[in-house]
Amino acid sequence: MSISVKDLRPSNVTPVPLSALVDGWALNSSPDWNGVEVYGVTVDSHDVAEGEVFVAIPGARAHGAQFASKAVKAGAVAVVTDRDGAELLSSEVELGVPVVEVADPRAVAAPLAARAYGNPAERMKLVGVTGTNGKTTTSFASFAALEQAGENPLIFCTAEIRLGDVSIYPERTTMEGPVIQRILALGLEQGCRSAVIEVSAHAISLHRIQGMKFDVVTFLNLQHDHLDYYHTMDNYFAAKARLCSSEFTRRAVICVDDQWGQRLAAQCDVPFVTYSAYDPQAKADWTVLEKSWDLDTISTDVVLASQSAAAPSSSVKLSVPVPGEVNVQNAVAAYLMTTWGLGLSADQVIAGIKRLSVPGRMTIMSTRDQRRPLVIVDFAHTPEALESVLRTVRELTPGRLIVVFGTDGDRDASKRPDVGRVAAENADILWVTDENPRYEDPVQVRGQLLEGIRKVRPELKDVIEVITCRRDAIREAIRSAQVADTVMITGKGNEHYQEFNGVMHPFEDTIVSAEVLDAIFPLD
Ligand SMILES: CC(=O)N[C@H]1[C@@H](OP(=O)(O)OP(=O)(O)OC[C@H]2O[C@@H](n3ccc(=O)[nH]c3=O)[C@H](O)[C@@H]2O)O[C@H](CO)[C@@H](O)[C@@H]1O[C@H](C)C(=O)N[C@@H](C)C(=O)N[C@H](CCC(=O)O)C(=O)O
Ligand SMILES: Nc1ncnc2c1ncn2[C@@H]1O[C@H](COP(=O)(O)OP(=O)(O)OP(=O)(O)O)[C@@H](O)[C@H]1O
Repeated sequence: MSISVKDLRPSNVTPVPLSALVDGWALNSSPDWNGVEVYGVTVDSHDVAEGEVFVAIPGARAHGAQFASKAVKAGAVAVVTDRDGAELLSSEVELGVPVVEVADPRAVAAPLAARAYGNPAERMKLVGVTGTNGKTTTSFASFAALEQAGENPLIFCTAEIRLGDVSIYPERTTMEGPVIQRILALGLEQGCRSAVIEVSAHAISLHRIQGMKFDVVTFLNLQHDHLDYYHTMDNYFAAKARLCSSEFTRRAVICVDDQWGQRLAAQCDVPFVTYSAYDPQAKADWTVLEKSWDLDTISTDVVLASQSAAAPSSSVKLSVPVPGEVNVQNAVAAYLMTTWGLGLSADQVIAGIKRLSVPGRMTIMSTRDQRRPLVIVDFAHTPEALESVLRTVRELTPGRLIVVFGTDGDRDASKRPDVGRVAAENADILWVTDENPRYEDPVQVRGQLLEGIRKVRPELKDVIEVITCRRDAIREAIRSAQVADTVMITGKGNEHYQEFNGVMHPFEDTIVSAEVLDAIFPLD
């Protein structure tokens, strides 16, 4: 039986009276709240358990109050909503449960849930990771360090929610606030002592982590993404910067390799350390003195040194089993968060990071040998990430660099020409295909990629557009490869699906490329 997030609820909740739960946020009170006991909180009528409060949020597409009666039928014992929601409900059929009015339901959903589940986050070591790229890898590296140190962590990230033996592929990077709170509560019941949470900018803006206080967080970088939602890089930065402030954390680890990290360090109001992965001369508390990576041994090695006057000569060697320069930034962030931030022993953290594994990020599907080309699945989906990853792989490719890629529909369209341009500048042969068109016309999405490619190759030399399906693109790209070539399949990592018009079609680059490799380059 497959487990979903809906199955992850704590079993020993001490019920909280409704009046106590909403105290401080409710704009009114009513006698019919008396005797109502609450066992949890949800914002989604599809995800309600008996005794929970349904928080009806005014959304971009609908008002949650429209789904209140469905939530009540599923077991909700009260509805928390705003004035519009309350009016909508008073004009509807009798709900049969109390309606509590608050100013901003979205902002209170996570704090209400924290209260309902006994503030689980306050009883764990909490690590938060933000940045445009590298969050998942850094989260897994921090998880590995915590696991090694016996802190029994759970992890929420784009690639996986993992709690003990349970592993779920999540719909989103950062889940809704009530979902996070209840999984933390379940984690506590199962003996978890720590949690690593990948925090998207959307999660901060949409209050999914509202009320949480992390022990330590990191800011990795800010690159071109999500401008459909934020419009400007300044707005996007402001959202992410909040995670590194006293609103959400006690300490911060800031990478100052880009102007945004430098700006953040200048405004940070909690104790913080800075580091640079790229410039040994940078003005930072920690710098990387040596780094190397290898696709055959599947590793990245790093020598990190403290620049602090108090410990000028201390240096640390990290060995990271994920190849590529970008992973230097990620590994150092995880090291500093768990040692300086949480006080874990450096030896345990180093041993933990050495055992790191990250699904769908620089995953080597076949190493180069007499019979097979090197084939890698990666999740690069911004121009900067694609550029770094292609440069890394180029250095280690004696033959041609072949890339299979696309870009998402219904997400930041402004980055598409840059993704195309970067691929054309850094790879030899380009197979252009689909990622998740969602509700957009795939021809239009690919057209914007091709627009960028044409800036570098006006005649589209060595560019093949595959209009049938991604599987064909992967198969034909691998079929065309000789052993000296490298095939990079980017953009979807370990995503389990392709989304077309709201329908999720099972599809995974790692599975498809393994099947294709076995068919075209059999080992026996
Ligand atoms: C742009 C965005 O983030 N939208 C979020 C927003 O949606 P919305 O305001 O449009 O909500 P809505 O669909 O109008 O519905 C209003 C309310 O009714 C509820 N509802 C709706 C329908 C129903 O049948 N029953 C029901 O209860 C909804 O749960 C919601 O609470 O509020 C909803 C509830 O809080 C979120 O689920 C939804 O995330 C959508 C699904 C999404 O795709 N978000 C992406 C962009 C996202 O968050 N991405 C980040 C970044 C990833 C990265 O770094 O690459 C992430 O963390 O994943
Ligand atoms: N520190 C980094 N800087 C730039 N690019 C990176 C970095 N780390 C990883 N990448 C590239 O970005 C891709 C995504 O990495 P990862 O999944 O760790 O990031 P993410 O921030 O979690 O992305 P998302 O939130 O979109 O899931 C990787 O496959 C790699 O190509």
